[in-house]
Amino acid sequence: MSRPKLQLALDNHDLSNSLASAQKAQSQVDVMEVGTMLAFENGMKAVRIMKSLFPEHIVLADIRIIKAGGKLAKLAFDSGADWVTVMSDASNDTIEAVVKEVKSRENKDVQIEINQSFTSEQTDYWRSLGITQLIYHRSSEVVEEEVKWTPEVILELKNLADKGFQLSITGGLSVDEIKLFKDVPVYCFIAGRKIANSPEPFQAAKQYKDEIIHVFG
Ligand SMILES: O=C([C@H](O)CO)[C@H](O)[C@H](O)COP(=O)(O)O
Repeated sequence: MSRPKLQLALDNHDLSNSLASAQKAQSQVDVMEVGTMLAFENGMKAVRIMKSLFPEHIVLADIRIIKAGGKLAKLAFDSGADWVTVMSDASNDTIEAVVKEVKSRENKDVQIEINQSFTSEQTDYWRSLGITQLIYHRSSEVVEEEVKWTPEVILELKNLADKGFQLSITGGLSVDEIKLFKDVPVYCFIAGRKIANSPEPFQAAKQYKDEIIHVFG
């Protein structure tokens, strides 16, 4: 099992605070996420600045595409994003337009964020389009107290991995919870508030990274 990446989700509205956290945590992080809030507040300027400051990192624009997939993906990629997000409930046309934009470029990718539920017809369809990345967010809304990761969810994740998906896990994820996924080939752990809002973003990110190495090698 290869070592999962660590993604820092920057969801604060304030760009300079977000960039300061990113600067401090950068050595521990593989993926810099321009979170939905940051992108709404600052637009693609946030993506452009993020990529210019962190050219060696993967930059994800978490713009949660639901419509106008091709145009929005183009906008994010033209601004320097490496990955974009599209919601699982987007129409097939929208998802296909995003995939077309990804395939027309080099080293770009799309992550489908599962919203609420999904069917095996959908997952088969996404795979048939060549989509590999799925984000599993443990609650459909951003809440302070997240629900627990249950054995049923862990099994569901294993089944998705068996279908060939690369899984990103998120939603108030704590360092202690990483070990719950030891038997799942997680592609990426996404942590936001616990790193970005910490007084010591480097130390906070290092704790996640150290635990990922401890659990996955
Ligand atoms: O996707 C996210 C959220 O829904 C707002 O866009 C977060 O980026 C992601 O869940 C990580 O954030 P934390 O829950 O703060 O760890």
